[in-house]
Amino acid sequence: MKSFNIAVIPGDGIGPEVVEEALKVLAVIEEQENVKFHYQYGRLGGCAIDEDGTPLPEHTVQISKAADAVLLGAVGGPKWDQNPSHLRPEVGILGIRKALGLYANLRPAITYECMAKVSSLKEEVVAGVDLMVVRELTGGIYFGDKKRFTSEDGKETATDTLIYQEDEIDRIARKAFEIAMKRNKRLVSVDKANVLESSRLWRSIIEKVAKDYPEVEYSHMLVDNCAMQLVRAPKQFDVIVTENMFGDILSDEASMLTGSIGMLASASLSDGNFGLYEPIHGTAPDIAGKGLANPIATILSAALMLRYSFGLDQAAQRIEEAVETVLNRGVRTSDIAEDREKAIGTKEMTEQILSVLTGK
Ligand SMILES: NC(=O)C1=CN([C@@H]2O[C@H](COP(=O)(O)OP(=O)(O)OC[C@H]3O[C@@H](n4cnc5c(N)ncnc54)[C@H](O)[C@@H]3O)[C@@H](O)[C@H]2O)C=CC1
Ligand SMILES: CC(C)CC(=O)C(=O)O
Ligand SMILES: [Mg+2]
Repeated sequence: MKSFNIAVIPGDGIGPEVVEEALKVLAVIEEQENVKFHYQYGRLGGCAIDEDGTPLPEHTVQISKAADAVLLGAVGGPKWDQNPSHLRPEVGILGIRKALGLYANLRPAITYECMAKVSSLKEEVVAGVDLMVVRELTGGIYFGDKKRFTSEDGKETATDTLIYQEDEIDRIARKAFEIAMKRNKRLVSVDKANVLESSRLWRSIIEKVAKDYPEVEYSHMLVDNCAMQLVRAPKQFDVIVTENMFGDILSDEASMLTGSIGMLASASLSDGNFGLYEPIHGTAPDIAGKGLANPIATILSAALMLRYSFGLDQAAQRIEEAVETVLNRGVRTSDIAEDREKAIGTKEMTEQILSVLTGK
């Protein structure tokens, strides 16, 4: 029997609530595929600050490195917002991405047919959206030097450095072109090359890499225009490749094309099969502990894990189809409900998905 090691990092807020649901789905897949998943649990973010005195305990890095894949909830919350910068939960998530070399963050945004009317945008604008944001994940302004100081004229001052080296851009560009080759062979590279030197370097590397993928129709777009185009005419996009912060922002925006941020899964990859899988959303402090969170983003992240890290493509597809079937039946958590009175909770949504998956 094949077996896989999974590091499970529930995190904070709704993180543990949605990870618990994804694990229920994986338990069904174990039976159906005759495979075994071995779990090791680690702390990250706020809960790790409280328990271990650091947002990124060494134990969590070790179990993640030893695993075939990592399943993560989300980290952070108001409890730790006033902490000094090295003791913030977000240092944990950035640190683990860096420690595991996860430079490519894939964020697919697909609007299921029955969900087009749920989006805050017009149905005809979002129906049929199927795009992939490929976000550079271990470079850029989130990782550059940060400083806080009093300047010579006595003013409180802060700086964040946006730094990219050519090889960092080259590898994410190749990843994105490869993905475009397997999709509709259209790629838009998003930058701010009219202002930022780092974007001008980005653009020149994209141009070079594009020569190796002559079949891919590619173009450049400035990030402010892209933010607008995503809500004006999102179906023009197939693959979007962009740097870390732009990708973070644009993918939250893209999630609303699908109905809710609670729908968007992600895979963070390096060069091999190893990956970290997490919903794109955060810890949702406003609904944490209430049993209201939509578990679909995390369940679909587990499906991506089966596909990209374990090669269990059919199992991944069955999960995706089960999610779509449940949505087609009108089953809704409150974030995607047209009628909130009829919305169900986190666990009930999973039960519905499990029922389709098992046929029971
Ligand atoms: N990867 C990670 O660990 C991330 C962590 N965060 C952290 O999360 C905390 C909260 O950040 P926010 O800006 O509020 O973003 P958020 O994504 O946690 O929440 C934004 C809004 O979306 C809703 N929402 C998010 N996920 C949902 C789900 N599964 N079902 C239903 N509704 C959902 C929330 O209720 C909230 O109204 C912060 O500490 C932030 O740093 C934010 C993004 C990613
Ligand atoms: C919490 C941040 C560091 C990251 C983020 O918002 C994201 O990866 O989506
Ligand atoms: Mg984000």
